[in-house]
Formats: sequence, structure tokens, C-alpha cells
Amino acid sequence: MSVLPPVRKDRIIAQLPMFFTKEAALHTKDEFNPKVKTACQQQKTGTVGFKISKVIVVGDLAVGKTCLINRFCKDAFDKNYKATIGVDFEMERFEVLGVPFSLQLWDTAGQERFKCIASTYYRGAQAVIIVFDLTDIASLEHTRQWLEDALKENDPTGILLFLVGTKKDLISPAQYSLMEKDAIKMSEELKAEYWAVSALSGEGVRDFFFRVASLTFETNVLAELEKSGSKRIGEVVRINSNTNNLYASSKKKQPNCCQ
Ligand SMILES: Nc1nc2c(ncn2[C@@H]2O[C@H](COP(=O)(O)OP(=O)(O)OP(=O)(O)O)[C@@H](O)[C@H]2O)c(=O)[nH]1
Ligand SMILES: [Mg+2]
Repeated sequence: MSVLPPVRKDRIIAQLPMFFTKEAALHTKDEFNPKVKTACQQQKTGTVGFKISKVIVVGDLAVGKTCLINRFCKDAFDKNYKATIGVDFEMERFEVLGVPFSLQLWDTAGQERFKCIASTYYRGAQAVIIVFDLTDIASLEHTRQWLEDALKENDPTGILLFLVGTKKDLISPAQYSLMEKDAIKMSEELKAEYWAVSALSGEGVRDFFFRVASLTFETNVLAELEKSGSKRIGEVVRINSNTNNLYASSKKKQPNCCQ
């Protein structure tokens, strides 16, 4: 018997949420991968439903990392700045295509003096959210360094990257379109999916986290399918161990179908 309460109704994802802009999306498909949909329908998603995926949120001090997380997890906004000391985390439970899925959102400190504590928590991330302030071009420039630091602690293959501009409420549409050009260029360079949000008004925040949850879920299920596929290959090797079957004994990684 499960001891966890049911997933909140507003955390149920039945459709793949859209990207923010086609020019800087991790992928532009409008539906979940068919293999993932089938696996969910047949309840063959392996351990995905029991796992917790780690997501780290990094970026300069006061760009709005804590406010972004608090808007989504608590539907709250604090206009007073309270620096995060070291790290903090929030758990969010979703249901994606009928399968339970949890994200652990790690809110790290942007202040230099806390950076070495925060960076010890970077390891094991499945997604990295790099945050910058849409009113501060320097914070966008610094995203390169934040990503480099996050990737030092992680295997860059298979990790999902998101670049998020915050405080959209503070700039005019004209200023925003100028900033967006630079942000999209940076997304291409970092190979990250770009989003612009406001934690004050809530604009884009829910859509953004739904996209993070969905793409992380999709990647996890595909990895699980690949793993169970290679186990089956392993069984074939045992049965036919006296034959020299190149394909059956090959340990070569299958291409990721999500790409
Ligand atoms: N107008 C506006 N202000 C925001 C928004 N997001 C954050 N802020 C303000 O920006 C300041 C910093 O926000 P935080 O979320 O604490 O910043 P942080 O990135 O967590 O900072 P560190 O923990 O020091 O790394 C606070 O005064 C917030 O109220 C937003 O979307 N709009
Ligand atoms: Mg903070």
C-alpha cells in the first residue's frame, strides 16, 4: 500500500507541453515519443515511477532562482531578497501519462561565498536550469560559467539543459525582444532550451516546470527501455552462447530515440 497522498490534480500531465520558442527548444515534437506512450499504456516503465529525478537550479545571485521555485511549488512571491545560503530543495510530485514521477528541485546559492558549498550538491543531476535576469545582460553572459561548473560534476551526455530568463514583468516588450535575441543565441551555444518567465506575475512558470518534468520523464523512460532492451540482448547471448552472433553480443549503446 502506498503511503504517499495522491498526486495533486494540477500536477497531472497528459500531453507533452510545448516549448517556449521553436528557435531554442530541446525538441519540437508536439507529442511524447510513441515508445514512451506505449510503455506507459502497458505500464512497462520499469523503475521510473519509483525514482526521484534531481534538477539543479543555478545562476548569479539575486537573478530569481528561489522566487521561480517558490512560485511553482508554493504559489508564493516575496519581493524582499533573502539570499540562499548553500542550498535548499523542494520535492514536486507529478503524474505523467498515468505514471508517478517526482522531481527534486535543488535551489543553489548564487553568492560567490556560498558557491563551494552549493557545488557539492551538483552531482547526479538529470536536468540543469540555468537562470539569468532579463534586465541584466551580465547575468546572461555568466550562464556559460554556471553551466561549465555544473557539468564538471556530471556526465554531460543525457543531461537536459534549460536557460531561463526571469523578471519578464520588469522590461518593456521592445527591451524584451532585444534581450531575447541574445538569450536565444546563448541557448544555441549552451544547447539549452530557452524560456522567459516572471515569478511575480507567474507568467510561464507552470508551463516551464511542466516542460522540465515531461522532458525529464521522457528521457528516463527511454533510458529504461534501452536498458531492458539490452537485458533481452544479454539473454539471447546466453541462449546462443555457442554461436558467434555479432548483433546479440554487441554491447554498443543504442542511439537515443528522443533526439
Ligand atoms: N519584479 C520581479 N522581481 C523578481 C522576480 N523574481 C525575483 N525577483 C526579485 O529578485 C530578488 C532576488 O530573488 P531571489 O529569488 O531571492 O534570487 P536568487 O537567485 O535566489 O538569489 P541567491 O539565493 O542569492 O542566489 C528578490 O528581491 C525578488 O523579489 C520576478 O519575476 N519579477
Ligand atoms: Mg535564492
